[in-house]
Amino acid sequence: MSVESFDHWQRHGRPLYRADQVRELDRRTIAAGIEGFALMQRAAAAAWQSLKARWPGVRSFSVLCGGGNNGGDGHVLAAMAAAEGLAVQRILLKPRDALSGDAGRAADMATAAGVEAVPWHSDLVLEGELVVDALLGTGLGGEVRGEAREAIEAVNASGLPVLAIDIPSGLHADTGAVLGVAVQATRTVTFIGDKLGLHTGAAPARVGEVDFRALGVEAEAEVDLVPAAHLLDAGLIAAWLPPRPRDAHKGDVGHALVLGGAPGLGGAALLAAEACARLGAGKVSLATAPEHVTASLVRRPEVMVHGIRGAGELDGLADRADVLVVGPGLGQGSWGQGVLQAALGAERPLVVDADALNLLATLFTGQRREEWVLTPHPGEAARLLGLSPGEVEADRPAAALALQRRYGGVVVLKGAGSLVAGPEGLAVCPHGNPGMASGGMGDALSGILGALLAQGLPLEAAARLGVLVHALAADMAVRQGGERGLLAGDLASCARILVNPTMGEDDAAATR
Ligand SMILES: NC(=O)C1=CN([C@@H]2O[C@H](COP(=O)(O)OP(=O)(O)OC[C@H]3O[C@@H](n4cnc5c(N)ncnc54)[C@H](OP(=O)(O)O)[C@@H]3O)[C@@H](O)[C@H]2O)[C@@H](O)CC1
Ligand SMILES: Nc1ncnc2c1ncn2[C@@H]1O[C@H](COP(=O)(O)OP(=O)(O)O)[C@@H](O)[C@H]1O
Ligand SMILES: [K+]
Repeated sequence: MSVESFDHWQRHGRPLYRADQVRELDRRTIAAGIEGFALMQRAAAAAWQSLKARWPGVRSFSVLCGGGNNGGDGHVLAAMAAAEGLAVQRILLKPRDALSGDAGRAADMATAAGVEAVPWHSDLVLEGELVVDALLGTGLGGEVRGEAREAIEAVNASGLPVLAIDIPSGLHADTGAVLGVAVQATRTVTFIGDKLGLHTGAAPARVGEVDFRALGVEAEAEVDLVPAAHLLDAGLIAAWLPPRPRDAHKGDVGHALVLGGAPGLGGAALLAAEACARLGAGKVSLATAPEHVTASLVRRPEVMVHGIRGAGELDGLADRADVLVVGPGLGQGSWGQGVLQAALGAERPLVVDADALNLLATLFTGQRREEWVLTPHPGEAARLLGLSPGEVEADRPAAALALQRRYGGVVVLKGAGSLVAGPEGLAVCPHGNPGMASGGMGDALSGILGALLAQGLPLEAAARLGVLVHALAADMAVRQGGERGLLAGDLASCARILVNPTMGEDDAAATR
C-alpha cells in the first residue's frame, strides 16, 4: 500500500492492529523513555476512568487477574479504586511468587494499597456490582487452558456486568475468534492500538461497547506501522458522495444492469434492482426470467425489466450498462450458467454475489479479474477457498485477504464485522445488527454496490462505502422498528437518506 493511499483511508477510520503490532508500539514507547510500568499505570488509570464513566456511583466490584501484564493492569486498577474507597475483591489466577516484572510490581502495589488477594478456586463467588476481566490480554496463546477457562465460565455465569481489560479474555486479538471460551463483556476498554480482533467474527457479540484509549502512545512511538485494517467510519460517506451538480442528468450517474432471477427465484434480483435504484444509479435494468417481469414492474416501474429465457436474449444489454450485478436469484442451472458466462464476457465492472459465487467455485473455476467486487458470506467464501465455513470463521481477516489474492478485485466477506479486502488493504465495518440475519439482505448489498459503481466511484471506495451504508441503513431501520422482522426491503429508503448526507434525518422523516 502506498503511503499516500494509506493516508487517504486513515483520514476516514481508526487504524486497527494485530497483537504483534501493538507489542511493537509498546516496545517503541518504552524505547522512547516511557517505562513499561508507567504504561501499565496509564492503562489502569484509563480503565478506571472508563469504569466510572460507564458505571457511575459503583461501590464494589471483583477483579480477576491473570498471570501476565493484563492481570497487572487489573492489580493497578484495584489499587486505584481502593484509594477512592471502593470495596474490591481481587482474585489471583496465579500466586504472587509466580508473577514477574511489571505484573509482580503491580500486585505488590495493590497489596500495599490494602486490597486483599484471594486465590482463584472453582467454588469462589464473585462479589460486588460488576466484574473486571483482567485474565488474558494480547498474550493469549492457543485454546484457553485450565483455571483460566473455569474463571471465564464463572464470569459469564455470574450475570454481572463485565468490564474487559484490553480484550475480553479468550478472544483472539487478531481474528476475533473465540479460543475455546471467551468472556462476554458489557464494555471493553482497549489500549495503545485498537485491535482488529475486537471488530469481526465472534467479537461484535462479545466486546460490548469498545472504548479505545491511546494512552498518549501515538505521539511517543511516532506511529509509522501500516495498520492491519481500518474501521469504516461514517465520514466516508460525505467524502465520497458530495451533492450532485445542479445540472446533473441521468447519463452522468450511470446505468446498472442486474442479472438474476432464474425461473422460480424472482425476489432476490428485484431486491437488488430496487436498492440499486434507491442508491442513485441513473438507470437500472433488470434481466430476469420472463415469469418475473410483471411482478417486477408492478413493484418498481422505474426499473427497466427485460424478460429473458436465456443469455441468448440479452441482446447487447450488458454492453449498454456501465456495471453489472450478477448473482441474486441466479440459480446454478442452465439459465444461471449462461447468464454468468455472458457477464464474465462483458468488459464491465462486476458485482458478483450468491449463486454466481457458487458457480465460480465449481464450474467457472480459475477466474480472476481486477474490476470486480465479490460479496461472499462465510459459506460461499469457504467454497471459493476450498475450506470449511468453520475454517473461514476461525480467521476471517486471513480468509478475506486470501480470497482477494486469489480472485483479484475487491472482496467483501460478509457477516457480523464485515471485511473489505482490496489493494488498499483491509477495512472492517463496525455497524449492522442481528436484524440483518434475514433473507435478501445480501441482495440489497449487491444492489447498493452496483449503484455506487454506476455513479463512478472507484471499485474499492464503492465496496467500503457500500458495506458501510448497508449496515448503517439497517441500524437506522432498527431504530425505527426493532430488530425482529427487519426486511431487506426496509433498507433502501434508509440507505437513500444516508447517501444524501446534507439531508438531516429529521428533514428526511418529514418527507416520508
Ligand atoms: N508494557 C506493556 O506491554 C503493556 C501491556 N499492557 C497489558 O498487558 C497485556 C499483555 O500482557 P502479556 O503480554 O503479559 O500477556 P497477557 O495477555 O497478560 O497473557 C499472559 C498470561 O496469560 C496466560 N496464558 C496465555 N495463553 C493462555 C492460554 N491459552 N490459556 C490459559 N492461560 C494463558 C499466560 O500464562 P503462561 O502461559 O505464562 O502459563 C500468562 O499468565 C495487554 O493486553 C495489556 O492489557 C498494558 O498494561 C499496557 C502496557
Ligand atoms: N448479526 C449481523 N450483524 C451484522 N451484519 C449482519 C448480521 N447478520 C447478517 N448481516 C449482514 O447481512 C447480509 C446477509 O447477506 P447474505 O448472507 O448474503 O444474505 P442473503 O443471501 O439472504 O441475501 C450481509 O451483508 C451480512 O454482513
Ligand atoms: K482481558
